[in-house]
Amino acid sequence: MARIHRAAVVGAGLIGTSIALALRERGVAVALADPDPAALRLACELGAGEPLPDGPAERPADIAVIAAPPSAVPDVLRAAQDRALAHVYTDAASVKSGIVAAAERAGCDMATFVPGHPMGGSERSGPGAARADLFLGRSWALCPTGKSDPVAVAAVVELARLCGAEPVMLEAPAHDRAVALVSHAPHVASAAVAARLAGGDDTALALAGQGVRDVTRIAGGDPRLWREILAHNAAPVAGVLEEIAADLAAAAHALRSGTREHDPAAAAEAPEWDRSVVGLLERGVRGRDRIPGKHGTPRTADYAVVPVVIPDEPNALGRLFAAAGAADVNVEDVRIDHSPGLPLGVAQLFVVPEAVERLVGALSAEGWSVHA
Ligand SMILES: NC(=O)C1=CN([C@@H]2O[C@H](COP(=O)(O)OP(=O)(O)OC[C@H]3O[C@@H](n4cnc5c(N)ncnc54)[C@H](O)[C@@H]3O)[C@@H](O)[C@H]2O)C=CC1
Ligand SMILES: O=C(O)C(=O)Cc1ccc(O)cc1
Repeated sequence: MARIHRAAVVGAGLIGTSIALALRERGVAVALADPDPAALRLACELGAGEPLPDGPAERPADIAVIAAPPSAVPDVLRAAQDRALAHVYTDAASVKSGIVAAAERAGCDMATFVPGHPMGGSERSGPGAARADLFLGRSWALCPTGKSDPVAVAAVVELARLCGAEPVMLEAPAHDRAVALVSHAPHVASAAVAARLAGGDDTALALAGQGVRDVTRIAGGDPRLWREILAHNAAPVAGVLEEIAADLAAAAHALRSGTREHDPAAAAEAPEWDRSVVGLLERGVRGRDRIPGKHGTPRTADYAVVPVVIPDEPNALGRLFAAAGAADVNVEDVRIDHSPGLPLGVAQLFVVPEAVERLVGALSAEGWSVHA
């Protein structure tokens, strides 16, 4: 069984720094490299590791993680292997088939390389957005090629577990089709909704609630990174987008036919409506229900929600979580809604249904305004 004591992380952005922070928490020594000196300095200042010295490695690390943009990965891998940076190599890029093929073409040693993709992330970039718990409870796709050495595979499985993630083995083409469905096409769809807002008037935008924020959060991702991801996974993403576009076009067509009939209630009874609008909404509920929760735990929708008013003052959330902890209630998830211009917000605490009564009692006794 592999044992990771020393790691090198090349690319100290959001993902590299988050992996490094998670490893540091587990006592692993981390050396970091990044061509951007400001990113490297910040990652080191955040406690993610020490700068990796230039030149041939004195002693190879147990594992090197390449967390650079997808198109940089093959050359960075080749250079790292040429200087014997580590015994085992993996990457974090969001696409896999093209990178494996390019790594082969670049003459990389494919025995020590196990392609990977941690399925935690964020719409933010850079080490400043990094978090040690970014991968906690997430899956981590591993796509060993036929040439990957089993010892190298074991080391990358250990890396994923050290970061709190669950390794999932699959072949690179299957990976790319899967992430087209669950990550890449959703990103483009989110961007399409968000792009409508760019031309929206201020009054409309002032009415924006949580729904539109949820649907557009990922659209905030770095367009340069997403351009690369989409270019590397173009055909599978195009396939999913065509299906989404067909659903949207059918729904729009049915809605239009309703407006022509001047009788919205009657139009909503029409078979086309049932199929294209109601049918789509129902399929949407079914699709969403299939998204698993962390580590197979219930989805957020299966928890009870306890709304608590929080004053906009220092450490209000800290006090709220401490009160929940003192009542021995595990807050599984939290969402914070702020109304613009109001000095108050509402924290939605997601807890198992059995804990609601205890939590409400404890918070109310401490003077919190609870609205369960
Ligand atoms: N953003 C996300 O949520 C996720 C991203 N990924 C993948 O992780 C990788 C890194 O993405 P992020 O950390 O989000 O991007 P980022 O922009 O936060 O960080 C990328 C870092 O790589 C550095 N870099 C650029 N060229 C390099 C090179 N030739 N050698 C070494 N470092 C280089 C940049 O200076 C930057 O600090 C990408 O391949 C991406 O597809 C994977 C999972 C989630
Ligand atoms: O922001 C989120 O919730 C994400 O899921 C981000 C993300 C972006 C790219 C990936 O390859 C994997 C995950």
